[in-house]
Amino acid sequence: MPNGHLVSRASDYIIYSVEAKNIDAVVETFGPSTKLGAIVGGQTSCKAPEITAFEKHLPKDVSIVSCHSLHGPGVDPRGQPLVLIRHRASDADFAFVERALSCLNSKHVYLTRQQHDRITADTQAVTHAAFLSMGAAWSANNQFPWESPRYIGGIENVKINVTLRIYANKWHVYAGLAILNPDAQKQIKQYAESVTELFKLMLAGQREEFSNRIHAAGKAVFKDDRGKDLLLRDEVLDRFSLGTIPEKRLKNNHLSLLAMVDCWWKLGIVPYDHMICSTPLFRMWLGITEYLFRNPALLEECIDTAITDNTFRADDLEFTFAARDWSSRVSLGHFDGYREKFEQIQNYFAPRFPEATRLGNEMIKTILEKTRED
Ligand SMILES: O=C(O)C(=O)C[C@]1(C(=O)O)C=C[C@@H](O)C=C1
Repeated sequence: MPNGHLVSRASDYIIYSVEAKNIDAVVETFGPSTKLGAIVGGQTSCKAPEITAFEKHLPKDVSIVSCHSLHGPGVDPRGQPLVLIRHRASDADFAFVERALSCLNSKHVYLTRQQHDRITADTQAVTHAAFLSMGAAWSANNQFPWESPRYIGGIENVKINVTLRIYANKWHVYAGLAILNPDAQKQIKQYAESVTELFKLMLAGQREEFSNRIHAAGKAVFKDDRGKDLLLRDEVLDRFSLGTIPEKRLKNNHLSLLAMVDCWWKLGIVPYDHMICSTPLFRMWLGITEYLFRNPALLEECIDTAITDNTFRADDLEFTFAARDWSSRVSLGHFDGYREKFEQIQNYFAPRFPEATRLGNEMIKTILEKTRED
């Protein structure tokens, strides 16, 4: 078709696959040409701007049913959550959308747009903030983490593969859901605060306060009955390394993971409550934090390393700067500022994207198959 007007006039079901920041302008242009009685939806990760644009620009006789597949390209959609938002539709129109999307064989999850945005802020936005900060810190230190024995094997592989997976994508996927979702800003800010406060305690060598805070956070998030079976295991994760596994694993204080649990605790978020809407990245992120917090010896080693081992300070300093910088760029709401930082780091890591994406897809597939069996 030469343009969107002709598509809109001829179609019974239209899905706008448009960046969140442009959705209003695009629906304003083509929405009025929608066929009488058609069904319209969108696929963005943040529903507030999308539904607002539909309400504003679509004719009143048009049904609105939006959707959101909670995974990226390269993931098998079978069994993955697919959120359906019945905003304005008859039973027959909604049934039509469900039938059309049933070819994906995903698990349909029914939410309002508000529920959707709240949950995705908890699951996606803060997860991305952590991995984006890791990439920013490695690049600021002029480091390729797979070349350092410190970042190889086990949960370090997840950090690297997921970070590279995110930076290999388009910046607007992450910018849109962080900047346009008001709940997301609050959580990214808390994550940056948790990182900063923990880092200050580490610098001051305040072992008791640091340790008490980590244990209190861990207790709140990983209550006895939750996550009994570790989602992830070393043997599985070791297979997905971009570098050679060293004979003796080097200790890491895992500031990024400690801060995540601290952030969930401060915000009263129980990540397990959101499994129904979890993305592969969120499951891996929760998987590695759970791995750390459900292993008392490893957690103690991590606390000890945080207080006594100075060799990590440069990495942790850059990580703290990075978490704060991402948070302020999101709070300022400037897409250009977000894009500039994202693309600069993207260029730095770009030569390794093909291999990292292949490994990342394999890793996700293996882990998803494993968690499905369980
Ligand atoms: O790469 C993946 O598999 C993802 O999970 C991608 C991801 C995410 O990063 O959370 C990105 C955007 C979509 O809204 C859903 C999922």
